Amino acid sequence: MENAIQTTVLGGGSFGTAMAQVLAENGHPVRLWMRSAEQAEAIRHTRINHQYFPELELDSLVEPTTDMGGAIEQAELVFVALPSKVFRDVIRNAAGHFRDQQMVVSLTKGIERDGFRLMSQVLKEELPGTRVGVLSGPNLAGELVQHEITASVIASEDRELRERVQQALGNAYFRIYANLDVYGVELGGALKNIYAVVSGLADARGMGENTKSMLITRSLAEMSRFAVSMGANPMTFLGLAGVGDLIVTCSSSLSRNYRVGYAVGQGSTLDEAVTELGQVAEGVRTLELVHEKAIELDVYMPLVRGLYQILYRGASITDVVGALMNATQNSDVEFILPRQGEGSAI
Ligand SMILES: NC(=O)C1=CN([C@@H]2O[C@H](COP(=O)(O)OP(=O)(O)OC[C@H]3O[C@@H](n4cnc5c(N)ncnc54)[C@H](O)[C@@H]3O)[C@@H](O)[C@H]2O)C=CC1
Ligand SMILES: O=C(CO)COP(=O)(O)O
Repeated sequence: MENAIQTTVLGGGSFGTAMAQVLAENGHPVRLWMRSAEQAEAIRHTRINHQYFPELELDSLVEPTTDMGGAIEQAELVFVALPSKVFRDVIRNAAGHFRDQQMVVSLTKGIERDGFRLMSQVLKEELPGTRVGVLSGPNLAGELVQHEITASVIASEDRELRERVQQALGNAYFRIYANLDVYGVELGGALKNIYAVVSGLADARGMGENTKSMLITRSLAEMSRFAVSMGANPMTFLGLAGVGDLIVTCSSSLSRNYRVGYAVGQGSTLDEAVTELGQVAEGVRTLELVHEKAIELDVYMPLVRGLYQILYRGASITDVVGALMNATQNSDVEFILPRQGEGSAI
């Protein structure tokens, strides 16, 4: 295709495979890098990634590979769809293959334990000289590959990168908006996973529609309040990468975070729920990190605290819900009012 962009996706899991398919359907050659030679070989022969999308025939422009050096060196645009837990190690090992000014986009919605870093910060540290962006929005992999119409946000300080990503990914079912707030877009994607776990848990206990509306609304307030305390722009949380992604992951059983919450709500232990899922649910780890950070920064996060008590301290769901509904701290104001001389708080 004229104007085809050479692309690479690092990570052959659910989202890496879905994004590779979108790129290929748009006419761009994609090298889909994965660590398992067996898996790459099977996909090459069958054109199916059986572990994640047994029903989906991959476009002929998707080339599965285990040659990371070749995949990176040939690409104009590199997307990274790896769990946050392994993100830095994989990128560090591959660092020698990247070139100056190459465009690298994180698709990962998580936080690094050491130093509470987001993935764009990891990329900037490990790959100085490259141009970095993040993509985030309501993009359940299972719906993307079905061409269900949706949108996403590419955030980067680099205008050319934003435009290239819009060209590469945009199509009749996927609209890509640009944003300059890299930190806010990325933080929104990571935080909403926590509330998807809460929502799954509540759904398993038979929550009503009023309850769901309350939960999502208060989740948005809580994540925005935290983001403001971390220096992000609260307006970003009213967009696709904030409330947009929050709504979809809190509402859909296609969300792995929601599914973990649902399983715990039905009586599984956290370990059982995660093992049964067999894919990454970033919210479980993010919860621990945000819980700790909220204490450090003295940010009021009752939902985070409640979920942490249930998942990591063995508290009963009934007790936590009772405590949340009877809380006195801030219970008389919907928005936490800014103290004299401070900026807005939500
Ligand atoms: N699945 C989805 O709908 C979406 C996922 N994301 C984000 O994308 C990131 C990746 O998620 P998924 O692809 O869905 O997870 P997944 O669990 O489906 O796949 C993760 C992939 O990473 C691979 N992997 C794990 N450790 C590795 C290592 N050390 N070296 C190389 N490969 C390794 C696994 O083999 C697997 O193929 C997460 O941060 C997630 O939040 C973002 C948007 C949508
Ligand atoms: O981020 C997602 C959709 O936008 C996917 O959420 P899960 O990781 O919970 O499946």
